[in-house]
Amino acid sequence: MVDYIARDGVALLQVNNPPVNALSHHVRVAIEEGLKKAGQDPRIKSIVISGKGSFIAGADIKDVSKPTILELCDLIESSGKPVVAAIKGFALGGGHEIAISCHYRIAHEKSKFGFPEVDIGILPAAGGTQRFPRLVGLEAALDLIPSGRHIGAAQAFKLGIVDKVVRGDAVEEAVKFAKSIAGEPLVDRRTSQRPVMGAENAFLAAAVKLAMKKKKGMIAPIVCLSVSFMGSLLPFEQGIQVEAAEAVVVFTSGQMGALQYAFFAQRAAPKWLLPCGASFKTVKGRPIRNAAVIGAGTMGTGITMAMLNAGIPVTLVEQDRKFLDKGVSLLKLLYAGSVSLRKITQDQCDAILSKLNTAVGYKSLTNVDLVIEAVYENMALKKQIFAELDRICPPETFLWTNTSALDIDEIASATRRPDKVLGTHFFVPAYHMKLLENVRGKLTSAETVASAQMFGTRIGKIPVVVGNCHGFVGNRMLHKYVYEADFLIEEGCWPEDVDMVAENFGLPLGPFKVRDLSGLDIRVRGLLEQAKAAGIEINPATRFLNGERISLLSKSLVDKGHCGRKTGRGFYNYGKPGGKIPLNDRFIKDVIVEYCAERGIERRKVAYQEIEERLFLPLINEGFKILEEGIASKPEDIDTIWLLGYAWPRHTGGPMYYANMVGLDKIYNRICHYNELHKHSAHWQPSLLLKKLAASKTPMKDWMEVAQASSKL
Ligand SMILES: CC/C=C\CC(=O)SCCNC(=O)CCNC(=O)[C@H](O)C(C)(C)COP(=O)(O)OP(=O)(O)OC[C@H]1O[C@@H](n2cnc3c(N)ncnc32)[C@H](O)[C@@H]1OP(=O)(O)O
Repeated sequence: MVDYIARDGVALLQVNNPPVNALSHHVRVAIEEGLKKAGQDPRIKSIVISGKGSFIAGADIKDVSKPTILELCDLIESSGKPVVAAIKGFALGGGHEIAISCHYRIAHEKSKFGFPEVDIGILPAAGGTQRFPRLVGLEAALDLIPSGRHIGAAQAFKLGIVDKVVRGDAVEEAVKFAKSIAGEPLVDRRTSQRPVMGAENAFLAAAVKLAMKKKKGMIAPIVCLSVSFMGSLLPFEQGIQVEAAEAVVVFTSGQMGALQYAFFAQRAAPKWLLPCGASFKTVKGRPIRNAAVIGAGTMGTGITMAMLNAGIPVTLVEQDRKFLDKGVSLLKLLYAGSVSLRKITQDQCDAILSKLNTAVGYKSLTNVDLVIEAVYENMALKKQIFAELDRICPPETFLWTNTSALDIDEIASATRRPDKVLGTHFFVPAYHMKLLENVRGKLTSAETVASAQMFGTRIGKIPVVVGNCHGFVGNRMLHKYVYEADFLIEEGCWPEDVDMVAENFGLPLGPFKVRDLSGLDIRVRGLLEQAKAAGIEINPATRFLNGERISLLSKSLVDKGHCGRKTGRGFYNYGKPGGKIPLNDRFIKDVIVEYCAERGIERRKVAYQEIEERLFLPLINEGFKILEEGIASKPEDIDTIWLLGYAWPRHTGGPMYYANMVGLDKIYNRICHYNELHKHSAHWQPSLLLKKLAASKTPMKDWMEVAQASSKL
């Protein structure tokens, strides 16, 4: 776990605990033993701590509740022989704390530093909240500790975290350096003995404001701020006591469990398993050497950029030169923006764009590994495109569709290769959002799924395999939340009441602000298409569609020209078309009141608890139905989709984890309560799986066993 190599008076302690050299209990014990051994050996004059491959990514997250890294840090710092950290790769969390307890730090130019503890609900409680401000000053500490941000070696050097940045082998350099400083005094090298620079300045208020915005609802960043600040006013030993006392607050808050679950869920989600038993362990994907994207709209250009950024050559295809040119201009504009923001250099931009080809029509697509279709949501059009692609592209080419809800099997039926057809549901903006829902159809092969997952990872996404149904996982659940939001308005709430509850829960924007952003007309169009497909003519009095309650409130607003931000008015008044600040509006309230009066709906005061339950319980209920039907293969997949695709508050773990935390019996009983009251909304019919899990009190890790056993009955 830790190799001890003694050479020319230097003891090299090299942590060897793959994959990330986490500080498990065994590693901590071995480092401690190594330090003691080196301390007692008169031939050893100095010590180097490093990691095999990378430095140390922190505590073993499954083991963070026993913080003996603190003792290790004290042992390192108090060593009578100089200790040098040789840093390659990551020095994170407890690893970073070990590094700043060493007397010197030598880092490779590509190494990274950070305190990601806040993102897993804890503090750098191995003395990090006290040592770090003493090393870099209060301002930088109040920025880096609560943000959890990683910084590179160059910035670490500027801040004084690192003493020397090297291009070559950091360990060799550190050993050489350690030899050169043998016997030198260490008094001013002990971080804990330094005063905090800038402690008199009032950085705290601004830092708290920023943390509350960027880490909304999370306790750990705020606690980190107060502990670091208080510690800067106290002697180190007292600061450590404050740190220890406050660490208990976060360890017992409940957020730690949720955030750590979210960390592992995100890593488990790409590990796919199909109902036939094929999985990431048994089936290999085919690498994508080049690709084409059909459609140069927002989605098509975004997907093209995601692939170009990963170095995949792409041909962007349109049927019309005008649309193609527009798409390419947009794409170039976005890259130019990245250059001006210094996210990439001009040379990198040129290299990326050199991999972009364009074509009008599909004829040139005779030598591509993959085509992703990204035209607007119209089944007939998509089928026509797939039939044509099937004729032109080689038989082994994958044909994937970027749809957010349409039936993958029906699209695949237009081809002679349904095994190679799959849905790639990207989220807007596709070059930025981390989530990719890979939707398998009935006939999609395991090789295609494996290839799509491999592709997703390559373009920097977290790819999650889901089954084929209307809206797949994310949007299918979202629809229920959106329906209930509308019904709440019909029954007596104002848009701002509902949005406030959703935002207090932790979502960045409530459902009506989101609708105003995306455009009310889009939802209305969807509703009208749904009605048309069901052969129903919508009239102002319509309240049911296929026996299900619907709301035409959005239509009433759209009919009055309220399409959202783009027209300056939607559920809020934005002052002008394209305005950004939502204001409550008497006129909109009058429209709502009139809408209700016309339909004989009596408005009432709706309690906070009812708003919260009616927004989130249908969505959770749908999640259990999704598990029951095998559309998702584990709760972690659903939670990852909601965390990454819909900004679900991370400190509650995701909708499934949240349900488990609240208690499935409580969730089930409340769903039954609303089901009694709202018989015309199928989304209130309780999931059978939820009922079983609630009754059996099955732990979350075993939910799928119950789901699978039920599906076999
Ligand atoms: C008292 C408090 C003192 C100290 C507190 C701490 O130190 S808390 C821990 C702080 N550190 C972190 O939070 C780091 C978390 N890890 C990461 O950010 C990334 O893993 C990292 C190091 C940037 C590497 O990223 P990469 O994409 O290369 O790998 P991946 O994330 O997929 O991880 C590979 C596998 O390692 C597991 N893992 C990662 N970090 C930890 C950890 N700290 N503890 C336990 N396990 C960890 C991860 O789950 C992956 O496992 P796998 O089975 O392969 O899915």
